[in-house]
Amino acid sequence: MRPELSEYTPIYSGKVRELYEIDDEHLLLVASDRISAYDYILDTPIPDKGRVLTAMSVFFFDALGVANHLAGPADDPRIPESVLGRALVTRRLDMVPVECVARGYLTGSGLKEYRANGEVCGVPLPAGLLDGSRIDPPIFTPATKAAVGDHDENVSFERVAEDVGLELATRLRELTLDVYARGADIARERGIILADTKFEFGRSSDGDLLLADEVLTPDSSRYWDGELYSPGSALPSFDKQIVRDWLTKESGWSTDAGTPPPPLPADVVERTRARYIEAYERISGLSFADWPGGAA
Ligand SMILES: C[C@H](c1ccccc1)n1cc(-c2ncnc(N)c2C#N)cn1
Repeated sequence: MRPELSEYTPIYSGKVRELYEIDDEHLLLVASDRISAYDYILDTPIPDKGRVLTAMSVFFFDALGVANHLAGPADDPRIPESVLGRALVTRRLDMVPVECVARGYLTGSGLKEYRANGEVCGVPLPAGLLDGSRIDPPIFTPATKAAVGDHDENVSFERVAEDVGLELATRLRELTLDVYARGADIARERGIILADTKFEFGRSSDGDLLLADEVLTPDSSRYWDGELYSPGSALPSFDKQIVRDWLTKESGWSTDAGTPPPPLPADVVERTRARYIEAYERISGLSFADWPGGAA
C-alpha cells in the first residue's frame, strides 16, 4: 500500500515542481505537468510532461554514471500513487548555492552578455559569433540562484570561488563540463543538439559531492532539432516551439501584451505532449509506454 502525498511535508513549491520531506534523510521530488512559456506558467497543463521529464532524469542518472542523489527506483514504494512516474525519492543533501550551467552553443542570456562585452561569465569568446554559434570547447557559466520569479544572475568563476572556495568551484566546473559533454554526445548521436544545461549539486552527510535536482531535461536544458539547426537564425526549441508559435502567431496574444497567455487548444497540447515523448524515446532508446504511472 503506497502512502498518500498528504503524509509528506511540503518544503518547496516551484513553477513546475514541488519538493516534500519523507523523513530526515529523504525527500520526494515531484515534477508537475505545468509548462512555462515567456516567463508565464500556462493555464493549460501538458499531460504526462512530469512523467516524461522524470523518465529523462532517471535515464541520464543511469547513463552518465555520476554519483547522484537518487535514493530509490521510479516505482519506489515510498512514492504515492497520485504522483507515481513523476516523482523520485532522493537523499536530502546540503545544496551548493550555485546554478552550474554549461554552454556548448551561444544563445539566451549568454548571447546577451557576449553582445555587450565579448564574453560570458568572464570567459572571453571569439569575435563574430551569432545566435546559436557553437562554443568549442563548451564553457562553465555559473549563476546565483534567484528568488522565485526572478532570473538567475550570471556570475564569474572567480565569484563562485569567493562564495564556495576555489577547490569546490574547480570541482563544480569540472563535473559540470564533463557531464554536459557526455549528455551532449548521447543527444547528438540521436540527431538532437543539447545547446546548454543547468545542474545542481549537493553534499551528502558523509561529505560526497552528488549531482542533484533534475538532469538534462528540456526544463533544465535547451534542446534543438539537429536537422533544423542553423547558427544566426531563430533556434526553435525542440519541446516548446509548438506552444511558442501558437501563442505568438495564432492566438492573438503577444509577449508585450502585459496579460497572461490564453489557454492552449487541444491540438497544441497533444502535439507538445508528443514532442516530449519523442525527445525521451529518441534520446533514451526506451519506450515511454514502459514508464510507471500511466493511465490505469
Ligand atoms: C530547487 C530545487 C527543487 C527541485 C525540485 C523541486 C523543487 C525544488 N531544490 C532541490 C533541493 C534539494 N535539497 C536537498 N536535497 C536534495 N537532494 C535536493 C534536490 N534535488 C532544494 N531545492
